[in-house]
Amino acid sequence: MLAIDSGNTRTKWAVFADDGRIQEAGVCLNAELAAFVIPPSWQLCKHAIVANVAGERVAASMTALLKKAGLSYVWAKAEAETLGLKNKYEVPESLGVDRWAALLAAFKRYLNQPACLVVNAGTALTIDAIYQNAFIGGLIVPGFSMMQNALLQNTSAVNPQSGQAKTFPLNTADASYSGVLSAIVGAIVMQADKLESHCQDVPTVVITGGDAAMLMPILTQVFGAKPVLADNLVLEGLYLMERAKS
Ligand SMILES: Nc1ncnc2c1ncn2[C@@H]1O[C@H](COP(=O)(O)OP(=O)(O)O)[C@@H](O)[C@H]1O
Ligand SMILES: CC(C)(COP(=O)(O)O)[C@@H](O)C(=O)NCCC(=O)O
Ligand SMILES: [K+]
Repeated sequence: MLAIDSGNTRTKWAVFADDGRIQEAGVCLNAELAAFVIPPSWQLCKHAIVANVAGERVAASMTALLKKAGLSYVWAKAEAETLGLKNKYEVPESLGVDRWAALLAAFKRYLNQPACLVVNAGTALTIDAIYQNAFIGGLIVPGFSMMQNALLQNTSAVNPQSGQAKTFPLNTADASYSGVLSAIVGAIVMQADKLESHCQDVPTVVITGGDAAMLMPILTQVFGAKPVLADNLVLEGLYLMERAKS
């Protein structure tokens, strides 16, 4: 089965074997989808599940690619409950399906844990909480690049691109880079603390998305319990969603 996760920056895909293992995975910038060459492994699949949160243009590109590959496909949607996980969003279907898929994969991975915080560090960065078999709510924060670009585009003297993380930065680049990092890590740590006091237990923190690897070192420093880096969490969740139906 082919799972596709089209976020607002990049489209990630993975071919799953019948036992649920990923046989091949790839990523393509949405801006380069028109030039995407269909991998031979896609031809081994019969069916695809697609999560698109990037709007109509990307949906059209995906439709064209899947038709060219001769694959049947279904658009993944968040639901009120899937595989035993309840979705407490006021309008369950309005939850980003990439968020829902990552929550499902984390829920399955950490079924025996009391609480889990799922961080998806993408174009936007989401921080979602699982407690007592339910998604109980989450934050949407501007992603790392989005925050850096906001500084760049809205100030004349700030260029955070080449900065480094410093405790007390002493130059403009380090000051803005460290500022963006602290804003993001601060939101994650605060939400983990809130979840911990809400459930009187230390939550498992799992992080995925294009910026996850970059955030891991500082998150490992600030969290007692080492956070888990799970690169393909959304794709794993999409596989679970589709397999649950068959
Ligand atoms: N090769 C890359 N191209 C674009 N963004 C990248 C790349 N590598 C890491 N990133 C970072 O990952 C973020 C996008 O992560 P991703 O999970 O693909 O986002 P989305 O799911 O929203 O498309 C970007 O904001 C950027 O900071
Ligand atoms: C929050 C998101 C923009 C994150 O998308 P991404 O950064 O992965 O492109 C996406 O999950 C989305 O469009 N959600 C719909 C609104 C919501 O979840 O409330
Ligand atoms: K994403």
